Amino acid sequence: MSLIEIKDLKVHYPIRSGFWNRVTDSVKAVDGITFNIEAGETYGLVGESGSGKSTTGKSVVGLEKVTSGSILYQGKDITQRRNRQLLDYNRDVQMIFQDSLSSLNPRKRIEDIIAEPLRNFEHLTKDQEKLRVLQLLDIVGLDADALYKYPHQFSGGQRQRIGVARAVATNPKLIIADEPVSALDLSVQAQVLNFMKKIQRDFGISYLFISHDLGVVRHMCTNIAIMNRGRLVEVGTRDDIYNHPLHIYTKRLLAAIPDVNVSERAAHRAMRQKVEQIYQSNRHDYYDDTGEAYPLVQVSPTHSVALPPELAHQLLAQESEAQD
Ligand SMILES: Nc1ncnc2c1ncn2[C@@H]1O[C@H](COP(=O)(O)OP(=O)(O)OP(=O)(O)O)[C@@H](O)[C@H]1O
Repeated sequence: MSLIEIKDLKVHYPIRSGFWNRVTDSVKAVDGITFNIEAGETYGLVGESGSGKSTTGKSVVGLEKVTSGSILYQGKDITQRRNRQLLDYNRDVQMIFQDSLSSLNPRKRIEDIIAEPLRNFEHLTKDQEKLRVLQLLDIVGLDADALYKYPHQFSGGQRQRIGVARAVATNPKLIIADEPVSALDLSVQAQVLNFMKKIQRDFGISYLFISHDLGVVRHMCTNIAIMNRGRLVEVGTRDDIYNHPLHIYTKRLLAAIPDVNVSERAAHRAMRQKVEQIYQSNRHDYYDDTGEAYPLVQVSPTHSVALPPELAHQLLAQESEAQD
């Protein structure tokens, strides 16, 4: 049994209009997605802005109402459970947000910010609580004098580490990390990601790692789902997605990874132009008549793509020929 199983999840927001403010349409932010996260793994959910990643993350953590589908945690559907029954789930599943300045209360000291989940879920004495907060600060590499400071007294990277400390306070099993490093400089990104990896190793945590950037998730994730306008267009292992991408949307995301290696810039630019040209001229091959993504078809035990089956297998054959 997987740690968490998301099955045919839909989150539709009603659009109201007219004099009577009636529901006339809906935004299909998440439109029937299915994936599983195993204990101890980092699962990547990647797509452009507006593709529905945050809505997915928020529904998993219980911050967004689910329209239909199920979220099975350790085999039990949490969308069907009442508040009291959700207590364990709320302790076990935590979230790290992108914008640490607005997600950490500016009027609270770090001690109180990190202790908040402990106060909600554990019954510790004052001394036990302080000791635990000090341990958590140590885990994310911050000194004890951070206890009495306020969020604005820290750099972006340090604040993100405080967010990580708060998220791990209750020994969660799953952390939803929504663009946890997007607001940080490259060097600081690496530092925060390393802390996240270390904590994962030490405590056996799973992450749902949400990002718009396939470059960032590359060294974090074992499995990756690519999301496009509320649907999954490709799902696979890291090797499937980075070395054998099939959907044009995945290829565009890969081409958008910024160049680090100066000597490869020209080749990379040519590749980006080629992908863009295929996308512009053959876009209709990859989406149905209404412009929606096709249902996923499995092309290997680990790899699925949202394409008509013949095209999926044809592209797979071309891909393996090119590799030989
Ligand atoms: N509360 C809401 N009411 C109506 N529409 C919403 C609401 N929240 C999100 N949406 C819409 O749902 C779609 C998906 O939004 P979502 O924030 O999940 O995307 P995202 O991939 O996380 O993008 P970003 O990285 O920019 O946050 C967007 O079209 C968005 O405008």
